[in-house]
Amino acid sequence: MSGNLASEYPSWKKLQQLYDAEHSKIVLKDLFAQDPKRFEKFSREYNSTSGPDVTMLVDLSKNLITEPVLDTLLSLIKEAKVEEYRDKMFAGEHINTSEDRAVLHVALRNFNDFNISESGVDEVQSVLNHMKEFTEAVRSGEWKGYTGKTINTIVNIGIGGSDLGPVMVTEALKPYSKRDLKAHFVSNIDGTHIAETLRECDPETTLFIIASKTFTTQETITNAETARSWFLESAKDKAHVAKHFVALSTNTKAVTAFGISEANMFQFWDWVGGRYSLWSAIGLSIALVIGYDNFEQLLKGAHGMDKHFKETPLEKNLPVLLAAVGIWYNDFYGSQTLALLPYDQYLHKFADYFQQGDMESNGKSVTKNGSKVNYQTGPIIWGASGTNGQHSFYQLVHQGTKIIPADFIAPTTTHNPIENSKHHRILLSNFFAQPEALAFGKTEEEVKKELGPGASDALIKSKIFPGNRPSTSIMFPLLTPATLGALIALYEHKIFVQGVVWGINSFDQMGVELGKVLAKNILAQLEKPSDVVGHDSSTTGLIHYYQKYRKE
Ligand SMILES: O=P(O)(O)OC[C@H]1O[C@](O)(CO)[C@@H](O)[C@@H]1O
Repeated sequence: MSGNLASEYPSWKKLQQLYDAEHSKIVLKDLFAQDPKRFEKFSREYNSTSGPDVTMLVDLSKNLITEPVLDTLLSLIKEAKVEEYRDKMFAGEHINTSEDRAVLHVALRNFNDFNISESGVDEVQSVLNHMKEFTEAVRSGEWKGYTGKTINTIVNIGIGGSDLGPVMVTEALKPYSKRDLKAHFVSNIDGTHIAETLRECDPETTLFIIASKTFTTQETITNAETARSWFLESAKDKAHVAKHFVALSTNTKAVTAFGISEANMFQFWDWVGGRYSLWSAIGLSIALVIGYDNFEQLLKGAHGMDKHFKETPLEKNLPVLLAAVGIWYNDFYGSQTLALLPYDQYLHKFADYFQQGDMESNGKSVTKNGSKVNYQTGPIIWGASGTNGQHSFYQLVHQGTKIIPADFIAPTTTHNPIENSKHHRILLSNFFAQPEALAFGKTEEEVKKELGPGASDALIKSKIFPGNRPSTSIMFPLLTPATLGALIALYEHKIFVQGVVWGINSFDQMGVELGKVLAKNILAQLEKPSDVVGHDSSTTGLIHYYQKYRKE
């Protein structure tokens, strides 16, 4: 994050030479045949050294790497001063230079371990205490709605980081949830989202959580106002809003102007980036659903990974290793994407979550110094859970023309061992088989043997799997709150390491602004065709079409 161009580091040049000279010789089938210890060499086991016990296995051996490649990637990470920038982040230095802010999501899950001095850090525990007290009051039924009924439904209204984290985590930790507390998440400005949600809510028993760091986001404020009007249609008296609306925000003024009292506001700070905010007050819906103690386990699991990231040498440091192989594919193999493929239905929102986490962080093309990069930065993140993806896009991953690095993620044990764990054994057999098929493929000889004499050449060719397609496999015993915390933190820090190497600012999001400004301008012109000015003919034509056919 120095702002240097990555391509100017000596190791970058060495990696390019290695790629040019070696990549055609990096053949997984041969590498595994030549080295019976390849798995031992390229896999790492994580065991937390603080907080709850978390263990995780990260197997990098099915990646297109050799020891010289990995060593050079680690040298690149050293040259980019990742360790120095990591320490700056943990010390609260303002490494988000464009916004002059510290980047301290790690302080939200620190529990007084690392010494971090930045204004607001000393308030973290009191907000957690507030969250604990509130969640316990709601979950126990002590918190009553305006007619004296207990709350049985919560609606989190937020978007981006104020939505995706709570959605992903509440889904992932469903086994720990209070099943009689229904949770909805409304994000989209499309009125359908709030309308369909409100149809399932009773104003007497619903709690709205307005989650917005800035409390100015158009979607969230519009949805919150609609929810408030809907609520007041029944409750009538504005005084009742206090029992049914709480806010999670850094903007006290806007929250109170909305009509939510400061007592019902859960604060956080400008050093919490939206896409890193689930650990903050933004996690209130998570704490309500899984209970405060489980929420704390999530934070502690993440802290264990923070400690690992901060204190482990590069060659054993999991976020660093994931970042290293990602750079190798992204910048030397020319891969455009990274697929996140959890073999756990509870993680079905994991890829959605890291779409924002990774793409909003590292989707940049100028360095912190303002130089245009001459290499690829953040990958396109996508994916699906379990075997669903196999019946959808895996065809392209196995036999298409692109190299698609993929992370396979699975628990050894399921929360739902139904049919004597038969489902889980089938699921995991697929989890083991897919990376194997990707890596080793199927040769023409094998296909011929399988088809027997008389098979046409075209049929034979269509059944060949080229193999040598890379993947990383991540396993852990069970998807517990602490394990999930560690897993999320692992990817957060991977993103950090890559951002530092690429010299970009992973913590601003200037790219989301232009569209917002244009939409505001267009909104004021939608009334009549003569108002539509200042656009290209396509945009004008589209708006005119809307004006001709709309029915309101
Ligand atoms: O929490 P807020 O301020 O409503 O912002 C929501 C989201 O909007 C963004 O600023 C842009 O999409 C995200 O970074 C953020 O998570």
